[in-house]
Formats: sequence, C-alpha cells, structure tokens
Amino acid sequence: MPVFQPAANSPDKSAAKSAAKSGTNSAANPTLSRQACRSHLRQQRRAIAPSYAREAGERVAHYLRNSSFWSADHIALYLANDGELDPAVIARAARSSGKHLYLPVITAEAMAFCEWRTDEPLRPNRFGIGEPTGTPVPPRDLQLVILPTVGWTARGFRLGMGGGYYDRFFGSKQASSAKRVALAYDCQRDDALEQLKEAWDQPLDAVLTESGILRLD
Ligand SMILES: Nc1nc2c(c(=O)[nH]1)N(C=O)[C@@H](CNc1ccc(C(=O)N[C@@H](CCC(=O)O)C(=O)O)cc1)CN2
Ligand SMILES: Nc1ncnc2c1ncn2[C@@H]1O[C@H](COP(=O)(O)OP(=O)(O)OP(=O)(O)O)[C@@H](O)[C@H]1O
Repeated sequence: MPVFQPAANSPDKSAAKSAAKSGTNSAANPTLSRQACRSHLRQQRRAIAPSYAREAGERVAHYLRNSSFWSADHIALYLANDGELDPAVIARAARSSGKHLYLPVITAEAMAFCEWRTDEPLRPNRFGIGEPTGTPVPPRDLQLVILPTVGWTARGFRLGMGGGYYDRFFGSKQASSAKRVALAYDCQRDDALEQLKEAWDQPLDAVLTESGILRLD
C-alpha cells in the first residue's frame, strides 16, 4: 500500500527556485522560466510509481464523488498522458451515474470539448492523445472541467503543458461558467510558481489531489 504524505516541498527543492538558481528564471524571460519548471515537474510526474498512481486515481474519485462538484451532469476531463494523474476511475464512476463526459479536441490554437460516448473510437491528435470526432459542445453546457496539470500553487495558479489551450478556452467570449478543478499529485505543488503568473492565466476553483480537495473560494 503506498504511503500518502503531504508534498515534500521545501523551498529549495521547488522547480521555480531551482530554475532561478540555474539562471533560467529571470523575470525578463518568463517563457524560459515556465519551460524550465515544466520540464522539472513533468520529470517528477513521470517518476511516480504505478502502484502510487493507481491508488491516487481511486482516491481522487472518492473525494470528488463526496464533494459538491459531483452535482455536475456534464463533465469535461482528459485522457491521461505523460504521467498525468489518470481520471479513468472518475470517468467510470461518472458514467455509471449517468453523467455526460467530454474530452478536449484541439486545432492549431483553439480547444473545444466533444462528447465522449461509451466505446466510441477516438482519433489521435498531433500529440498522440485520443479525441472524439463529434460536434463540439457549447462551452456554457459544461458544468465541471477537470484540468490536466503540470504544476499548481495553493493560491490556485495552474501551469499546464504550455499550449495555453485551457486559458484561452476559459478566457474566450462565450466563456464557460463551468467549475474548474485541477487534477494533480501533491508533488506537483510549488507555491513559488506564483511568480510566473501572467495576465491570461485563469484561476481555479479547486485542486484535487491524492490528499483531498483544496477549495480556492
Ligand atoms: N491529457 C491531456 N490532454 C490534453 C491536454 C493536456 O495537457 N493533457 N492539453 C492541454 O492543453 C491539450 C493538448 N496540449 C498538449 C500540449 C503539449 C503536449 C506535448 O506532449 N508536448 C510535447 C511536444 C510535442 C511536439 O512538440 O510535437 C512535449 O512537450 O514534450 C501534449 C498535449 C488538450 N488535451
Ligand atoms: N487568453 C489568451 N489569449 C491569448 N494568448 C494566450 C491566452 N492564454 C494563453 N495564451 C498564450 O498561450 C501561451 C501558453 O500559455 P501558458 O504557458 O499559460 O499555457 P498552459 O496553461 O501551461 O497550457 P495548457 O492550458 O495548454 O495546458 C502563452 O505564451 C500565451 O502567449
């Protein structure tokens, strides 16, 4: 049985601070800093043991089902890639409760969500992640969006893969009013990432990890 502990997150081990030490975290070049932090945090994420990952997937489904976020009937999530915390158990629980699920579908810059029907064949996007082939759902129809995460802070800042897809989705004119819950491991928390915040970064409603739900309201 894996042991679950709060993130070992001493300031010196933080991705943002180590990027600073290696000279990549200059305020003059926030893009480079983000890249350095992403690379460090993604490496850490990929190193998580499969048994820990499985238990974490069960735990986050348990926490979510016991939260007010579970009242949503239209839920966007993602197919795990690159060591991301896998929402598969959440997806199974949602399907057996009769909820509608949606997956991201990307074009060059934009992202929409299409319904993910049971047993529907998916088409890989340019990153090799499967996508449904139907019509995009109007963003206002989504009630809960579970976001893939590279890094997060206790104040609700999220660092993603760097495409800016989720920020553009939530920042767009027909913006979705869906609740935004980042799904991540405790070890992806690095409060020093706050320094990298930009005007376009969209706030989260909560962060869901193997330890519980951190609400940000
Ligand atoms: N599971 C999952 N689905 C998602 C996202 C995500 O972060 N996770 N996205 C969140 O926005 C969108 C896709 N964005 C992505 C951006 C970069 C890479 C990626 O693997 N990049 C490679 C470089 C590959 C290349 O340049 O061809 C890399 O950084 O190693 C994957 C997904 C929509 N779907
Ligand atoms: N609302 C927006 N309008 C225009 N450009 C944006 C917007 N949001 C993000 N971008 C662009 O997208 C790029 C990547 O953004 P960012 O580093 O925040 O991505 P991310 O949140 O890590 O990625 P993702 O959401 O795809 O996982 C930024 O450099 C910025 O130029």
